[in-house]
Amino acid sequence: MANQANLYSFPTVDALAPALRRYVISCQEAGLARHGVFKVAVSGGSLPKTLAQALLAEPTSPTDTVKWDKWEIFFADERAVPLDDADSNYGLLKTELLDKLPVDTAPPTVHPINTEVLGDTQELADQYEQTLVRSFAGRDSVRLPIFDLLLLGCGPDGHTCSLFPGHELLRENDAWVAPIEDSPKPPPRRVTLTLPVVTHAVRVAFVATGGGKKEIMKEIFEGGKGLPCALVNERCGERCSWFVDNAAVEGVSYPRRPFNL
Ligand SMILES: O=C1O[C@H](COP(=O)(O)O)[C@@H](O)[C@H](O)[C@H]1O
Repeated sequence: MANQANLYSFPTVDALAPALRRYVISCQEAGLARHGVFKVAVSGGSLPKTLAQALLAEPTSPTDTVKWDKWEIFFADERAVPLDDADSNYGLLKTELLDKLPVDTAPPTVHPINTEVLGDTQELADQYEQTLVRSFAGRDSVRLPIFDLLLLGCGPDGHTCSLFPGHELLRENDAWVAPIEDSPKPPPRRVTLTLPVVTHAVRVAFVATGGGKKEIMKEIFEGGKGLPCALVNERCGERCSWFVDNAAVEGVSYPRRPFNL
């Protein structure tokens, strides 16, 4: 099991959430120790709800603290829609999590896409890449941005971010952020972090829950077949951790790790 992705399975989402919280806080503390901020990118889909359950819970000890004002939040992928559109990943995170922070919370810094250029996905991606360049100290000095943590979902087809199985974007080696006009899952027009950026992060965590994921989880963990989620596993090894409920990995032959943070 040396240098393989960690698979942490829990009986229910209620049991998963406190573990995810401990994991995120440990990544936060590592990021703060390294550079005084916590740079994290998040997905849309089912992730924000579970993340909110984890992060909005009452602290259980003095060290169990989400230091929101130190967070810089980016989007692992985003749909080319207004921020208040039902398809917006920013809008989802806002509704599920950001709007529910206690009123006296010093807020995180959040980096949405520039909706003034929604009509041009290349420009949308380029501008989001420039947002990363500014935050990560300039493209000339940094080959790739290094996120402290990526919090990702896994689609029922094995996609993650807006990187879809068999899509040419999986071969993108230069851009940090890329446009996609033909996403097989609606809406078709999106921007996404590219695979080299995803797999360069200090830590990558997937959250996948529910029986609807078990067929694709079998493919990812037993075969891979070049599926985007499997590529992340292969390239990140033990830097990658999966937080799943038992329903999502029923019948999957892959060793579960005990979660003991
Ligand atoms: O379209 C997307 O789907 C994936 C997976 O969503 P889920 O609902 O199956 O968890 C998500 O991670 C991505 O951010 C989103 O744009």
